[in-house]
Amino acid sequence: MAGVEPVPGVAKPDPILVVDGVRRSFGGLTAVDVDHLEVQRGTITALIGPNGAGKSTLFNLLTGFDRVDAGEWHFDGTRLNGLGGHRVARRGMVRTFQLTKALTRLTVMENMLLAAPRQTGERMLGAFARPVWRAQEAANRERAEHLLERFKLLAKKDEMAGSLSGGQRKLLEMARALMVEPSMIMLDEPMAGVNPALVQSLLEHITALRDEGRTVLFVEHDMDVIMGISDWIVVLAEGKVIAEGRPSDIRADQRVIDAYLGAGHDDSEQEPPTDSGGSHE
Ligand SMILES: Nc1ncnc2c1ncn2[C@@H]1O[C@H](COP(=O)(O)OP(=O)(O)OP(=O)(O)O)[C@@H](O)[C@H]1O
Repeated sequence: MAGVEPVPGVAKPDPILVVDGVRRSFGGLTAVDVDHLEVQRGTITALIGPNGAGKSTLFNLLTGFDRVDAGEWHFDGTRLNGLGGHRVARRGMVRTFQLTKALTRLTVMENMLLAAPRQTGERMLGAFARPVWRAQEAANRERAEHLLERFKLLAKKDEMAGSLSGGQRKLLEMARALMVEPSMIMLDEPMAGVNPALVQSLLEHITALRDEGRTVLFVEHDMDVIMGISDWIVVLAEGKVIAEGRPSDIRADQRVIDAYLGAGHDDSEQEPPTDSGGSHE
């Protein structure tokens, strides 16, 4: 990212995701209004902003879980408008979801297998297709075991996902997402509800995703986490990108300080609110 100017909408040398004019309103409220945004391939990019800034809505739009009112976006050169979540994931962009109630009643391994790519034999379960299908299932199971081992969940594979701790659930969410071998992974508040003892391990997993060549885009409130692992930070406020840059740029950006803390804020005071209760930038 050397030489990239820290200004909203700036072009990146090798963007994997390019967003243009993406807008979404709910009634009279404009939740997302992004003129132009590029995410550089192979980086950890944080998407931050105050509550209600539009971060989750933007995630939902880009990954096919909500519909834009206007605009378009390209992933690795392919226009993604109108594609549902499964199709977006098959193209290599996948997001994590908090484990829903239904998923907590399945075992850890069942969760992994449900996240596997659709089986090609699934729709034609004739005797002829069955061996192919079985081979795919075996391959999925093997991949799931490798991932569970990597995320230190293999010993839990037959336990209900609902019995996992907050941090282990976050690890399972990441492991599930990797079942489709994504080139880009989008993490929704990966540190929320995580015991401080597990935070370091989660950070290492996120860094490892980048180091193996994947692009990571994550929404997070914890400023220590954001400043510590991000290569680039994008700041949303009232649906718009109001700033982007390296952690050092963002820390010093008056618009960011204003967006988080409001007018009339005394500089000697607090930092942005977080979930962690720790000290912040
Ligand atoms: N389905 C919906 N129907 C109506 N309003 C919505 C809907 N989803 C989001 N909004 C509104 O859109 C705005 C953006 O919400 P969004 O959840 O995207 O913000 P956020 O930045 O993710 O916030 P937080 O950090 O609190 O999760 C908010 O004002 C929210 O109330």
